[in-house]
Amino acid sequence: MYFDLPTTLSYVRGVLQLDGDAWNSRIDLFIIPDFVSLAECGRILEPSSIMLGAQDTFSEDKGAYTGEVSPLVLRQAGATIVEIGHAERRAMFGETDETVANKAGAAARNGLVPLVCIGEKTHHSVASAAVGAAIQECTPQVASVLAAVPDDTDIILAYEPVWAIGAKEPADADHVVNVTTELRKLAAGRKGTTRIVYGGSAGPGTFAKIADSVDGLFLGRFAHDIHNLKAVIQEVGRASSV
Ligand SMILES: O=C[C@H](O)COP(=O)(O)O
Repeated sequence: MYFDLPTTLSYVRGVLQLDGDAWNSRIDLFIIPDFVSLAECGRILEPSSIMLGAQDTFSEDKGAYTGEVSPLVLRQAGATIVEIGHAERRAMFGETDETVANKAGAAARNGLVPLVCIGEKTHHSVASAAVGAAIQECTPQVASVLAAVPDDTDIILAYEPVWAIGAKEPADADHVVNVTTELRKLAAGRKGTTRIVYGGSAGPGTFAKIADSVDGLFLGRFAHDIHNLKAVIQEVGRASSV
């Protein structure tokens, strides 16, 4: 809800026009606009490989759930990804691990890639304690989702420490590496792909330091400026080609 409708459409057109060498075929880019903008964004992005996502979904496909948004309709409107369980959904709208897992199952049932946000609420000042506490808090968030989707479902886990969202700086690189390395083990042996992206004040310089343990970034405010987005994409391209 940072953008209004004209701003969203203008932004998406701008991303489409980014210089072709801003990213290469090894980088997947997704944009996740609000529900109302989604279908028009899909039409704009149709000629490109940029993926379209929704910011939430309901857990049922059809029925008496006035005001909710069906994963079936999201798929029909052009979404291929759906974000579930953002920290704001969990904190402000009462979403639990069970709610999130049900939504992830609904996304998978409709051929959408669940992009599930996970992360610990608070940050301990002692680094070693912070890692252990984060793993302990995030483990049930991950496990409940893995239990709710078929084993061959491709999923994305967005590790977003809640305290790092909307902050001045991203989480410390060592913290991200240590936590995501452990969380990745929970998905070992799955048939579907499990990609982990980092979010929370991510920007220039973030990816290179954590590239060994994460597959990408989940950019928020920094990406609202297309030139910033292009710079980060180029940086990720450099880091992932070495
Ligand atoms: O949805 C985006 C993430 O919560 C990160 O946002 P941020 O980069 O503005 O902190």
